[in-house]
Amino acid sequence: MGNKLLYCLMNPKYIEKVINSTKALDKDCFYEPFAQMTGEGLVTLGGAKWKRHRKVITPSFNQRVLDSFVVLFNEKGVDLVKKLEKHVGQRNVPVYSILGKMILELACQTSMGVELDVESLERRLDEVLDKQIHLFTEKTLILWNHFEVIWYLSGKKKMYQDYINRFGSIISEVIKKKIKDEKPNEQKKLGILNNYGDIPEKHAFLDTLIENTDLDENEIRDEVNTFILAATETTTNALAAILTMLGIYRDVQEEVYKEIIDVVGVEGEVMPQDLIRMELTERVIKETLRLFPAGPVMSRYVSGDIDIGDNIIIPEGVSVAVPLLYIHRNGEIYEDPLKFDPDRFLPENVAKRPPSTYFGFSQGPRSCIGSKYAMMNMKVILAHAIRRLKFFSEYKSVADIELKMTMLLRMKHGPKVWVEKR
Ligand code: HEM
Repeated sequence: MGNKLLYCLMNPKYIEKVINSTKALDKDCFYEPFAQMTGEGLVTLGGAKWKRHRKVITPSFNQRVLDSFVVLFNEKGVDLVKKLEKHVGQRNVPVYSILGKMILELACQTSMGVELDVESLERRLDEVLDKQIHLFTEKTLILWNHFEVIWYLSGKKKMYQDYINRFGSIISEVIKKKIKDEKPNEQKKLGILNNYGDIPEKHAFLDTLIENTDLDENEIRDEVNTFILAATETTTNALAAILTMLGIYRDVQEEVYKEIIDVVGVEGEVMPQDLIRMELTERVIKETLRLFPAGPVMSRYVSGDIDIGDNIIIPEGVSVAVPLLYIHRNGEIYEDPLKFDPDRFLPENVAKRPPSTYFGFSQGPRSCIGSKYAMMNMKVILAHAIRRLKFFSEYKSVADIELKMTMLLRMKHGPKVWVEKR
């Protein structure tokens, strides 16, 4: 790709060897534009630094911390229903924009513990992120943009840097507000959970990082940038795709509705202990991420020869790409691959497939650190949405949906969803 030698692995047997190898722990040059946006954060770091960060950040995602966020997830669920109700009777509800705003707000609350002036902040962040991601895609996918001189002369290098600086200053502004308002070491309590029994009070990742790690201020800032960027687009796109799938496959939607009523009830908040029982909802999420993974491809830098079997050696110094979308939609792995069928994720069916055939949250040591957070968040939001509203989509099947592939994956013409009250 570009002027770089890249091995694209299609066979799960080979992917398995690479994805779990200690010689493929580093991200390759295709992540550089993302690194420019986030600084030195978990998604793009490599080597010893990545290991250290992963080790110190992992406890920030422990179950108690995640359970403490359920109150916020519930608030967002209630809020989403109110916003969607305003669009009852209207075609093409702006689902990406409604969800994007909500997830960005949530990411800022859980990562930094600050309430935002979301209207103005979101507008500014949204514009900056959109332009940044567009330029990132041009830089990564277009051959000549890999030559720095061309990238520079086109004026896009400067433009890209400007957007990165604007993003950085918006985040710094939020962190400053946080330091001014919260003083984490003195005032750890960011919210009160009245009706959640013994669930701890919310504790933003930023606080946990400041108190419990030896990361310095710049490292913490870069990790906060990373959380916000890694959480926002992925969760927004996943939720939009789930609502679209449920809008097409109405029979599955009714089954999910029954599960929600059974587990959570017609009224009241979703409790952390409910989430484990939302088994069909979890399969719906996994099946949607099979058809619409976070990104079409992920890749690694190979830091030493890797023997992948069958007398094939991947040599040191090249990149390896794993085409997630191709694997997930491969008819030899998933029968009738474009059929939306959550039963594919029943344990007995998962056991029949080779391990490296599903990458919803990736696999191996560099899998998604936010997977549990994302799963809990999406289940709570869906419980509120499906309990109050019925979703419909103009699409008739998965095959109808054109994809827009950048570093991430979206539906080219949006979800085409409309809603009715139950
Ligand atoms: C539906 C939502 C999400 C999906 C589908 C998703 C998917 C993924 C995937 C596929 C990767 C591997 C990327 C690669 O290797 O190129 C990844 C990595 C990562 N994700 Fe997520 N993600 C989601 C939500 C989140 C959230 C909510 C957070 C943070 C709160 C997060 C933080 C990260 C981080 C930090 C990494 C890099 C981990 C490392 O390399 O050590 N993600 N995610």
